[in-house]
Formats: sequence, C-alpha cells, structure tokens
Amino acid sequence: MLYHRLDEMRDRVRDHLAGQWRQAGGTPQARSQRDTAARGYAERLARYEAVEQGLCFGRLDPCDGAPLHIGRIGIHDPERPLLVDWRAAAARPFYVATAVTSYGISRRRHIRTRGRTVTGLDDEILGADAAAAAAGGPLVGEAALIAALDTHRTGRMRDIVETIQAEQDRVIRSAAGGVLVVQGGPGTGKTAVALHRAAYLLYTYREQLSARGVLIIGPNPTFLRYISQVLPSLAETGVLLATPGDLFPGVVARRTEPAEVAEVKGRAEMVDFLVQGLRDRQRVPLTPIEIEVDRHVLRLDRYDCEPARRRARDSGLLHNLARPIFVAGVLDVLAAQIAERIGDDPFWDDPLGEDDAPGTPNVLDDADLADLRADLAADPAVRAVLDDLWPVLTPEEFLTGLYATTTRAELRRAPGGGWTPADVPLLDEAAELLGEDDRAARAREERRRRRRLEYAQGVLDISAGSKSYEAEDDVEAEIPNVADVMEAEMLAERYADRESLPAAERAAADRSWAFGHVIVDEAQEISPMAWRLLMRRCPSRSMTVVGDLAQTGSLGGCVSWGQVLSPYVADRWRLAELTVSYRTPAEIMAYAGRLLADADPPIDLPRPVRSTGVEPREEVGDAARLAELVGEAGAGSLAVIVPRGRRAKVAAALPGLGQDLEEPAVLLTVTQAKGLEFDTVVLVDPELIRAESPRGVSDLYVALTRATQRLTVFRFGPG
Ligand SMILES: Nc1ncnc2c1ncn2[C@@H]1O[C@H](COP(=O)(O)OP(=O)(O)OP(=O)(O)O)[C@@H](O)[C@H]1O
Repeated sequence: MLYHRLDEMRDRVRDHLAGQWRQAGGTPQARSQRDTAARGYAERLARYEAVEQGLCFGRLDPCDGAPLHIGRIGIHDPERPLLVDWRAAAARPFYVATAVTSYGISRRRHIRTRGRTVTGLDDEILGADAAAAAAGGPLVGEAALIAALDTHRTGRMRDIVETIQAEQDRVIRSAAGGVLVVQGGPGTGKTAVALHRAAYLLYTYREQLSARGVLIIGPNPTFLRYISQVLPSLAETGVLLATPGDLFPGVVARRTEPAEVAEVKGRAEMVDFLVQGLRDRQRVPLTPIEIEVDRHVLRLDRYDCEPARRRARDSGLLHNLARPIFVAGVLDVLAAQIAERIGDDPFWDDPLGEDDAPGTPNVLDDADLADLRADLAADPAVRAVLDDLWPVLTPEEFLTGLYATTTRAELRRAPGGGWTPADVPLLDEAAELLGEDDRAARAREERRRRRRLEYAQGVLDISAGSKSYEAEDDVEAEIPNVADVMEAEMLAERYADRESLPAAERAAADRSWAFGHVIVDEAQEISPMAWRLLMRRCPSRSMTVVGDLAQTGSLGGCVSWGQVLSPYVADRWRLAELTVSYRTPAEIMAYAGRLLADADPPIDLPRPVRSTGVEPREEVGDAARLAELVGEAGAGSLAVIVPRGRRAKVAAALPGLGQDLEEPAVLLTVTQAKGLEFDTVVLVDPELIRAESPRGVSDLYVALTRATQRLTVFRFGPG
C-alpha cells in the first residue's frame, strides 16, 4: 500500500514537472519563477526516488491505539499518517524504547525488505509483556543491527536509519543551537550520527536551514565521496560537503607539502604573520623618489607619505578600503608641488605695484587643485608609485608575495605551483584583512534590486488597478488591497528569493556565506587557523563537532576540545560521548589494545558490539608474500594500509591495488584511510607507522581500527 502511494506521489510530481517545462516564454521573472518551481519538483521527485529502498523499515505497536509504521519519509492520507518519518517525534520510541522504559509501546518490529518484498521481521516485546516474552524465547532486537554490521562494505557509507542506537539517537536529536561536541572512539558511529543529525536538523528546522544551508566538513575528498550517498538516501539534499581546503571560492588546493609546513601554517600565530606582512605592504619611500608628470619632476619622500599612511591606518578600514585615504593624502602632496610651481604669484602682496590690496600667494583655487589631483590620479607614473606603496591586493596576490619574500625559511616559496589545503585558511584570513573593494559588485546588485523593485511595483499597480475595477467604490476603501499589505520592497525581496539557487550552491560560491548549521567531522584534525575560517562561516555558532582526540594525526590538530572552542564560545559547549564500537569486532579491538598498551596517555578503547570469532593474523615476509596475502583475502572490500615510507615499495609490488574506494582492493596511507572502513585490512609495518610521526600512536590506532571483519598485520622481513 505504501509503495502504491509512493508511486502516486511520484506520478503527481512528474506531471507538475512536465507542466512547468511545457510553459514556454514569458517575462524573465516568470521564467525564473518557473525554473524555481521546476527545481522544487525535481528535488521532490529525487527525494521520492531515493526512498525506494527500505521505504518502511519499522513498526511500533502502542499498548493502546493503532500501530505506527516508521519509514524514510512521512506519507499521510487525510485521516491518519500511513508512514511516520523516522525524524518525527512519534518515531522516537523506535530508537530509544527499552523493555524497562517502553514509552507505551508493547512491540517494536524491524521490517527487512529487498526491493518491494518483505524478507524478514524481527520483533521485540517491550513494557509489561517483555518479561513474559523473554520466558518464551530469546528477544531478537539486535538481529537487525548485527545483520547490518555484518554486511560487506562497498566503498560507500550506508545510512543507519533502521538501526540507530539510543545513545546515537540522543545526539542526532539534540537541539540545533550552540556547539555540540560528539567525542567517541573509532567505529562508534560518529560520522553516521553526524550525517543523520544533518538530516534531522533539516527536517526539524526546515525553514531556517534550507535558506542558509548546512555545511559538512570532512578531512579529504576521498572521505567526502565515501559519505556522499548517505544524505541522498535519506532524501536530503541542500547540504554542502567540503574539506576545509575547498572553502575559498575560486581556489582548488591540490598542491601537497610536508606535514611540518602545514602544521606551521595552521598555527594561530599566523594571524600576526599576515598582519605584519600586510603592514609591510603599506610602504613609504625610504629614499626620496622622483616622478615625472608632464614636464614636472615631483618628489616624494617618507615625510610626505607618513601622514597619509597614518591616516589610512587609523581609519580602521581594511587595507583595500583604506587605500583611497592614503591615495588622497599622497595626491594632495603632489598636487601642492605642482600648484606651487604653476600657480605661484610673485606679486601676490602687491598685485599692481601701487601698494594696493594683497591677493593670495597662489592663483589656483580649490577647483583647479581638484583638477590637478584628478590628472595626477590618472597619470600612469603616479599610479605606479601608488600601487607600489599601497597596492590593491587580492588574497592570492598578497599571500604569493608574502611567501616569496618572507624570511621564514619553512614558508618561503616561489610564486606559482598552486595552493595547498593549509593555504586556504590563510587566504581566507587574508581576505578578512584586505577587504574587498566591491563597489562595482554592489552597484551591479543595486541595479538588479531596482529592476526587481520596478517589476514588483508594476505587479502592485496592476493588482491595485484591477481591484478598483472589481470593487464598488464605497467598499473599496475597506478592502485591504494587496498594495497595503505588501510593500513593493517586500515583494521584490520575495522575487529575489525565488530566483535564487539552492542555498548549498550559492554558499559554495560565496566566501562570506553564513551557514545555518556546520558539522565538522574528524574535527580533531582541524588546525587553529582552519577553526577561525569555520567559525567565520557559522556566526550563529550552531555547530556539531565530531571527532576523537585519541585519533589526532595531523601535527597541528587538536588535543583538547575546550582549548579549541574557548576562543569562540568560552565554555558554552556541550559534550556527548559515544562508547560502543559498531565497526571493530572484539577480537581486533583486543589486539589493538595489546599493541597500544603502552600509549601515553592511555587510550580508552570503545566497547565492541560484536565478535566474529576471527583473530587477527600476523605475518612476516617479502613483497611476494604480501601479494599472496592480498590475493587470499575473501570477498568484500580490502585495504592495504602502509606507512608513508613504504607506499612506493608496496605500490610497485602490488600494481593491482587502486585508489578509488569503489575498487575491491586499495592502497592507502593512514591519513588517507582516516574515517574509512573495509571488510579486510592488511596493515603493513605497524612499528614504522608509529615511528613516522610524533602522532604515530594515534595513526596506528586509526590503522588498527579500519577492519569490519579481518585484520592481517604484515611486517617486511629483513632484506
Ligand atoms: N546504529 C548503527 N547501526 C548500523 N550500523 C552502524 C550503527 N552505528 C554505526 N554503524 C556503522 O559502524 C561503522 C562505523 O561508523 P562511523 O564511520 O560513523 O564511525 P566513526 O565513529 O565515525 O569512526 P572513525 O572514528 O573511525 O571515523 C559504519 O559502517 C556505520 O555504518
């Protein structure tokens, strides 16, 4: 019945969509409205397509009342809900009810389907009946969870909407406001929870969030690809997935650099480095310079320029916006020099030589001086000097120049060659310091606004005209007419909204976009400079910060949530902890515990939810043996995780290993494997992983906890 209803809903939306496309022509405004409507229908259709698999996955039988079916979306008929969206309050007992706290539910049913066929049911008896049911046979409540955890991994993360656990549900449904930190060991479902939280927030705060959008930050593009299907499968779009390196529109940060350099660039002290670098770009001539303008040779020295520089700096404006003040000051100086030469009146105190009244020492008036300044401002030689002393700078130009000239050897870099991810927060910070001379863009926007306003005024005029035509004269005054209730400005704004793109798309192209909510995954890796950037994108501080301090691998990463967050929210953040590992089987977790027993500080391993009966294997050998081990691995996904220093050797020995997670076997360093999981992991030379970085213990912890089924630890033998 539910699928039948879904088909009907789809057909209806398809008809609407086709109707929109059939409408041709019209005013630009009408076309834009039609496009927006069509986009809305297309999104809705995509949403209906996305929920085809597992449309309904649960049922709650209240102690009294009709059963509720729980699914990926809500489906209603006029009298009653046919399917309750998993995010609705009514669905909550499906995730949190226990035998003891049953929320008035007597039975919870997990419904398994393949396509449109029901393939299995797992029932849990709750509340008063639970004890009786337990006496009759084992409860099967965990069956769906264990079945989900035992399935092969495919290189794409799946949603967990059918089996969300109570501690995860609390995080997912936590209120949107403020900063929520979700700390948990590997495999506790932090990423899954973060994504479901995004879906929950979009459902619950649809109005606010669809306008401002939700940003989800992940550590690298591979990870983003890995999680990219989860939200669409929950029928949610409108979310921007990005790495911190993607957040400067127009810059693609693909260049690589040593971890030590990235660490330096991520330090908070880089703000001072940039501020100082920018002050150095606001120069005065150290030795006097001469500028030839027309036939005059003008002279500019530091004493001429310093007052102009001081005035510009003291204005409190950003660099590019303060430049006109500096320019005006210098032009005054130059104009005065010319005026002195051409306007000087030697007989000013005795114009006619007969002791008559004195004039002024200079014959040029204010208008002449203004002309002089304008001529000077247009003169190429003068412009070149001004550009040298106080240049208009883009963030890219500024940072390129700074790297090229800095005395800090580790940051020194010749221009060209592209940007690294660690450069992006610096570019963003630079943009904040430089300011954008956006007068042209603002003028353009103002012209567009006027056009919208004129159009809206036209709409109001027409409606006012038709109203007076339809209404009797004496009644007219009493009927509020559309023009009374809706100012043209408001109407124009409304059209502006309609003609706009979805928030996520607009946000991706706009550096100053403020998101409605920001979720930061693998947040322990974020550097202080990148935090500054992320906080700028989220002035409301409605954030979910997800990570594990024990897995911090990047040198500039985080060692304490309080330390990271206090500059932005003091101690006004809340912590939720996840304690159960759904990924790593008990055997692998125990093995990891043994290998990391001497970690300092000690690592608090999460509690594994299941056991496979398969102990990790240890092997020693050469590249050929490694290849054999990879070949022997059973079905499902496989990753060979290597120390950075072994990557080339293993890649040469096992050319069949790929990079794309969709391939059956991949070769990854620990950094690349962060946040991912595979059925089988072959971990190469764990001691080298540990030795390769000051954060080697964390790296090894990450590497040991990527397998869902089997772990083989391989060490290269001598030679
Ligand atoms: N409630 C659940 N039901 C089914 N599967 C779950 C559940 N919770 C987590 N999982 C699965 O456990 C695995 C680990 O989840 P996830 O990657 O979100 O963990 P994580 O805490 O982010 O790990 P890491 O710290 O390694 O990044 C995933 O396959 C996820 O689908």
